[in-house]
This record gives sequence, C-alpha cells and structure tokens, in this order.
Amino acid sequence: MSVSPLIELKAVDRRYETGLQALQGVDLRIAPGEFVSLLGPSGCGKSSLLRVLAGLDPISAGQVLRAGEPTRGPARDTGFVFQEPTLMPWADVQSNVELPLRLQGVAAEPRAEAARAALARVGLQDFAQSMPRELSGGMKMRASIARALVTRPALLLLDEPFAALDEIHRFALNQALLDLWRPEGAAPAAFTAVFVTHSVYEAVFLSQRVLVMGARPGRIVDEVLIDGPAHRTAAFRQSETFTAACARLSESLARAAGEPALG
Ligand SMILES: Nc1ncnc2c1ncn2[C@@H]1O[C@H](COP(=O)(O)OP(=O)(O)OP(=O)(O)O)[C@@H](O)[C@H]1O
Repeated sequence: MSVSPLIELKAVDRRYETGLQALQGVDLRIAPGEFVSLLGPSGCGKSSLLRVLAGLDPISAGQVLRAGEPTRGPARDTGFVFQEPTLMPWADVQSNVELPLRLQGVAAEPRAEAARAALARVGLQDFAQSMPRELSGGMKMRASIARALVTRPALLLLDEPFAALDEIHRFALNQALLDLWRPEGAAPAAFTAVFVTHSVYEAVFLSQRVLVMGARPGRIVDEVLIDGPAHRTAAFRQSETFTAACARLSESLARAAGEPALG
C-alpha cells in the first residue's frame, strides 16, 4: 500500500476481562477510501476487531494508529452500524437520524438539514416523520445507515448490518451501500468502509479486499483482492471474477473454520 493508511493495527492483541483472548497479533492497514470486509466463522473475533478499530475497546498489546497517530478512546469521525438498527422507538425517523448531531451540540436548523440530506441519500426522504415501528426491516436499516453517515464520518464500520434481511432486501441494501460509498463508482469514495459479514457472496460483491479471520485466538489468516469493476451492479454477480473470488474465499473460510470445503 503506497498511500498512508487511514487506520493501522500493529501486532494487536485483545484479551477480555474473562481472560479470553479474542485477537492475537493482528496487523492491518486500511487506506483512505478502501472498502474492506472481514469474513470468518462465528466467534472468530470479527466484532472484537471492529470495536478495536472504533476505539470502543482497549487493546492488551500492540498499537492502533489513526492517520499515523495512536488512538485513545472512541475514535472521532467514525460511524458504526450494528446488526440491529437500534433506533429509538419513541422518536420519529428524522429525530433518530439527528441524534449524533444533537450529541455534538449542532444547532436545530443545520441538524435538521443534514438529517434530511442523509435520509435522501438512503431513499427515505418521504419517511422522515414515520415512527420506526412503521418501517420494514430494510427501511430501518437504511435509517440506521443515514444516522451513521449524518456526521459525514471518514470511517464507517458495519457489523453484519444485513444479516437479518431476506436476500432481495440484502441485495438492494448492498447496492445502496456501494452507491453511498462511491456514487456511480466515482473516486474518491465518500468514506472508508470496514464491513463484517458471514456471507462470502456479500463480501465479494461489496469489497475491494476481503480479510479472512480464523478463531482461537482471532487472527487474520488470508487476504483476497477482488478485482471487480469500479461501478458494481447486479451484473457483477454473474461474472467470472465474482464466481472465482467466491470459490477461493469459500475454501479459505472452510479452512479457517476447520471444516472440509464444500463441493
Ligand atoms: N464482552 C466480552 N467478554 C468476554 N468475551 C467476549 C466478549 N465479547 C466477545 N467475547 C468472546 O470473544 C470471542 C470473539 O467474539 P466476537 O463477537 O468478536 O466474534 P465474531 O467473529 O464477531 O462472532 P459472530 O460472527 O458470532 O458475531 C468469542 O469467543 C466471544 O465469546
């Protein structure tokens, strides 16, 4: 990687208070504007790694550098999207999306303006006054992404955000996320993305680079570059590049999970 990384991990260990070692010797460099996925079997430490990248959890050894500087505490300029949309049920969509700006002390008018723009970016401009219970699962997730992006963070961390959605909605949200990251495939990207998933297909569709993690203790065991087009659409799923990358990663994932490869 020739450009300086936005975020870099050097020999990072993460041991929980229970004594369980969730991460061991993780080295990772992510360039500004990259889209990277973390793929691995259940319990291998993907969420733990994401929390370390967010500065939400302390590390037991090694270094976390953000733009070359050691991080201390929750990283500023970082958005987080969880598997559950975690919207406040008593507040409408607009207020939910405004929340990060309210916490930053942004005045009412620019806050409302930014939330409206974020909702438009995820296609929810007509649902600002709706309550979360009135939205489908996919729409709730769009609102959750709008809330994470409303502060225009440099880094967006996503922890299995679409795992609970059916395939049609998952594909639609995959496309929406790519269109937010790089509209029409144009560079530079609006943000750097680190995306946790169990799905080989989702990882390949979205990412420029997929890191495979192995368990006990969690570490990176493989890295695959995905040589897809700059602007990815449904057609990419039919391509040889896509199929070959999926086959390569399925094998790697099976190895990481200690299972024989399928087919
Ligand atoms: N707060 C915690 N305290 C103690 N152990 C934890 C804690 N959070 C996670 N762990 C343990 O750390 C290991 C890694 O968990 P983590 O959630 O990071 O894995 P994961 O790959 O994201 O799993 P999944 O795919 O099932 O979400 C697991 O053994 C888990 O039980």
